Amino acid sequence: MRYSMSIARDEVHVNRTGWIALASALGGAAIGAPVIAALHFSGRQSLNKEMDSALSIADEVIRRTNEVSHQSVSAINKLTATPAPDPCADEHIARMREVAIGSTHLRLVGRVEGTGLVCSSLGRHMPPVPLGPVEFVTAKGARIRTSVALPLAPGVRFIVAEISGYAAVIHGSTPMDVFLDNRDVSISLVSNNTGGTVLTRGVYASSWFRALPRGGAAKTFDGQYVIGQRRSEDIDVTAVAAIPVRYLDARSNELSMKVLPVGLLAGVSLAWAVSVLIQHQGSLAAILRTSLKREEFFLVYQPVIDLRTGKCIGAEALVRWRREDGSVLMPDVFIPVAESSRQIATLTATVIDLVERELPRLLAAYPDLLIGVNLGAIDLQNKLIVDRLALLFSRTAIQPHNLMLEATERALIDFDLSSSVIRDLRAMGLMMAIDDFGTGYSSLSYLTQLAVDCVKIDKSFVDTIGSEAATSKVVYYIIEMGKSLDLKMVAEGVETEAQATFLLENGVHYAQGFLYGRPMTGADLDDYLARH
Ligand SMILES: Nc1nc2c(ncn2[C@@H]2O[C@H](COP(=O)(O)O[C@H]3[C@@H](O)[C@H](n4cnc5c(=O)[nH]c(N)nc54)O[C@@H]3COP(=O)(O)O)[C@@H](O)[C@H]2O)c(=O)[nH]1
Repeated sequence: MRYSMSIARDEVHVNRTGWIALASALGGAAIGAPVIAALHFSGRQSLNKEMDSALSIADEVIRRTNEVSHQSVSAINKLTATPAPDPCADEHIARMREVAIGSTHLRLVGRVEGTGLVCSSLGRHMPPVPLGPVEFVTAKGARIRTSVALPLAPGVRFIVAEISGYAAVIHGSTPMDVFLDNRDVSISLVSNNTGGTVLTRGVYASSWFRALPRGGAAKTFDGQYVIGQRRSEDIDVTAVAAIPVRYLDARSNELSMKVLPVGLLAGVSLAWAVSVLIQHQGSLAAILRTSLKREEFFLVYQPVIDLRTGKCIGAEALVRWRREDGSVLMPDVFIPVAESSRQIATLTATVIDLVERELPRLLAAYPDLLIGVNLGAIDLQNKLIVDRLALLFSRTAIQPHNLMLEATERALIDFDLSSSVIRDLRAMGLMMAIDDFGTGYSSLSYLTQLAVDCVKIDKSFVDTIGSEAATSKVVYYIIEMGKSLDLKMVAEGVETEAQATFLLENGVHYAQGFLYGRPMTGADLDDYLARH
């Protein structure tokens, strides 16, 4: 009685502070995470939108550039279609006028001789209008000048494309004349051959340029500008549009204002769900405490078989919780709660009470029966378990050699504390087994220092027997380790004859699993023993 009461006081304190800390941490995370996610989402969305916007501006520049190029080529083709002995004759100038009027982008078309425009759709030019040097020649042979001043429009710069002695003249801003929504977006047309700018409006940094395949596009962000670019299919130029970062920030802030309430709402909902879950866990711990007092627990036993003889040598005691409504809860559900709420020692004490009540009857018929009892980590850190078992042996026919205490590798993690308890238990003649062997922290040195008697090979390794899984080799190493330390080995979760044969052939002598029997009541184990 003293045993469980001293633990109960501890539990109350640890639980309350533990739950409050856990609830605060999870509640904070539950609200914070969706809000951060919302802000991250709005940042990414804004960047994507701004990149799309930059690319659509570059697309429009390329569309207009292609259009201008096609109109120039087609106008000049019309002029060269019929040979003109005197290209500046009145009828040919009239023809130039017709061609210029028929085009939406061309300001004029004319005849070039040397570097001067000698006549055009406007008439004869005496003296010729100087066009200046050709800046570059396109792959199709067009000779391009990008900043030509014409006396008829002072202060305006024109682009002149010269092909076969004829010039198509367009306003210098035509390719860049795209809708920018009053934003100071920088636009450039860059030559793919030289990497230099053909036309620029605003600023341009050569680092923005990416060499692209014909018709290709790219979207980037250099920290200062969001950049979109498109290479023309037809001519050797790439349009680059660069939007300053301040527009991105403004878009992001605007979007944040819209998504933040959604994030907050999601956060609050999540926090509420977390609090319900925590309350449920908390309440399960509270119900468990009451149920331990009400003795709502019972044991089932799963047979352990000697593979060499097929005889049952004992069983593992497994606890079950029968609720008031008759439903039965499995240990996977309540053992973790018992451990986290520090009630596992009380539960172990209950299991030992049940063993004390049920085992003597079985031992009367089978005095060498070996029953495995599971311990939690806390049990191994406290000498109370040694006292409780000493009491059990003193007042029943149960002998130390009838019990094997099973502890998981995880339960041994505090080696200094657990090794001293294990030594005391072994000194009393009890056998110790490492449960779920291979899944946890055991090192060879732990196993030798603790001088355990038995390892229970975890079901996950038994499952791999006969499979091609990468882990299937591990079972060999585990068996070899057990053999080299001269430990008894019990394979857990044996479900097939093939597994049993493999285990026996490899020197594992004991097994438990559905192949031999599911966990059963004490009365059923009695019958089972009579048959095996
Ligand atoms: N500290 C304590 N832990 C306990 C106690 N009783 C049980 N447990 C631990 O709970 C875990 C789940 O146990 P349980 O639901 O009882 O499942 C056991 C077997 O039913 C199951 N098993 C056995 N053979 C097979 C099989 O062939 N196939 C299959 N699918 N399952 C099988 O394995 C469980 C036994 O595992 P182990 O203990 O590792 O041998 C479990 O971790 C229990 O240890 C308790 O009183 N105290």
